[in-house]
Amino acid sequence: MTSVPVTRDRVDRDPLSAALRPPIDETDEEKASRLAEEDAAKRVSHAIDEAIRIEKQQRKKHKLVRLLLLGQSESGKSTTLRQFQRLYTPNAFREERILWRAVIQLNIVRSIHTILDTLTDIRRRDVYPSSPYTSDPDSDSESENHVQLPPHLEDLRRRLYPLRHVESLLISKLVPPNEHEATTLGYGGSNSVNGNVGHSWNAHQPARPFQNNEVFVRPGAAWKRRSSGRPQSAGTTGQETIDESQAVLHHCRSDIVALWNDPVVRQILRRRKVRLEEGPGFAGCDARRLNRSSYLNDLDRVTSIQYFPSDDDVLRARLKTVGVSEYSFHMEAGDERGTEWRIIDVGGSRSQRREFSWLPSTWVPFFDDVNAIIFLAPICGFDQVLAEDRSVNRLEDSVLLWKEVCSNKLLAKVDIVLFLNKCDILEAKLKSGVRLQKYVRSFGERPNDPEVAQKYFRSKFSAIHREHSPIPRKFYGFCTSVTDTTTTGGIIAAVKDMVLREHLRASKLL
Ligand SMILES: Nc1nc2c(ncn2[C@@H]2O[C@H](COP(=O)(O)OP(=O)(O)OP(=O)(O)O)[C@@H](O)[C@H]2O)c(=O)[nH]1
Ligand SMILES: [Mg+2]
Repeated sequence: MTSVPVTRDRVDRDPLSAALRPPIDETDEEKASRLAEEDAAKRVSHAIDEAIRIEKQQRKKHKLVRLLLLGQSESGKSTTLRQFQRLYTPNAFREERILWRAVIQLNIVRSIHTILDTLTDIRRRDVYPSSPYTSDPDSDSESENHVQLPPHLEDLRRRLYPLRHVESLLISKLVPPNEHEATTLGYGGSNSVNGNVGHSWNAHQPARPFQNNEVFVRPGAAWKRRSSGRPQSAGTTGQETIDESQAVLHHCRSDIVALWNDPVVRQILRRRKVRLEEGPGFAGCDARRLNRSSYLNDLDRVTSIQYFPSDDDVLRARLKTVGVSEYSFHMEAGDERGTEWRIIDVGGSRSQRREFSWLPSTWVPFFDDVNAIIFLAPICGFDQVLAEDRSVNRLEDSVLLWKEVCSNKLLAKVDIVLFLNKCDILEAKLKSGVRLQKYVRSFGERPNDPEVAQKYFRSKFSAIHREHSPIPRKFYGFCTSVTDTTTTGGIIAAVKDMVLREHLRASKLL
């Protein structure tokens, strides 16, 4: 290859050089001004180059973490999501607390209706109208057919009738008019509070008239806009959004308290195995000491005209999820500030699992790039049945799902974190005398102790993970009560660190 000398002639023929060459007759002043302009242009150009470099660096650094929440309905998926939001986007979480008031009101109203419907059901079965309503309140052998409601409960039932209106009001506030399923009110005979009161496990029990009429929300923020009652911010003090539902609840509060604390009502609920304390609003409640914090045991506060939900109230609220939704947020503070988290929350009921093809291969492409799965198994459900299918034991359903998730070949490389959840209810249940061994035979003669039970369940779930994972992977298992802010904070931080570490390792950045 020969080199061609660059002559003045060649340069002159280069149109670019010709255009950029300073004019031959340039004065000193013109030259100084041209050089100044060129300097300014260079500085701008450098600034642009630097901005591009920084943006590239940031894009390279930008962390996107995708987490999938799985587990049966009422296992605590949406509550776990709310814990992430509370911990890592506290400002946004605080802003939204007022929007949960309508959900909490509905949870309370439905709890009351569960009690009233149970009483109505007993009245219907009353074949001896002249008999005393209860001869021996503590006798479990007494037939319910001999029970007649005492006059004071009849009065309470009548006085609490306005709550039916509040229920319709709240449903129309939270649910769009075309959602027929959610707006069908199941009066008379339903013993569900949003379908999630503890239904006891008895395969031979005849099905009671039961309507699964739980209110649900579809993905998106539409229900929050409806709940706020106005398109803009709902305010932060609660004072500016006094509404009709809260006014009626406030008006009825002494009757609600009287109903909830009535010994005959408690006895009827116990006999009917209607366990409101396992439903919404009772998180962290010790079944033996029902006076600990819960909506129904804190009625003065939650029915006050200026009621503003606390963090705990929001975590205890129950609103069923329908569909699949991805919540995205950026960490607001700390070392991970700016990291984007996308958490996928799915509806866990059986119909949802069928409708959205939870696990078959059609489902996987949607979730295949998740960094980790948090699987929630509510281990307190050993003596309960699914709200949507009363022939299926809750624990058994959880174990089968766990096996299905662990053995899925397409998810073989995804880390799975197990939350053995609702340990607070497990503890209360065992301490109240329910014997685990009666429902889980393999528990054998071990002590009926919550810690022993947790350890036992952990080892069983771990063995399934080991045996059914297509390729060996580490087992991460936690015993949780995700409504408990104190203990869950540490667990979620550990999970977050683990997920980020694995994410970095996978990106070969470690
Ligand atoms: N006591 C107690 N209650 C819990 C716990 N975890 C969740 N809950 C409550 O259980 C109810 C159901 O929890 P969700 O988070 O809505 O359940 P989910 O898995 O999202 O249910 P779906 O949306 O139907 O799939 C809510 O009222 C929660 O407050 C827990 O560890 N202890
Ligand atoms: Mg949910």
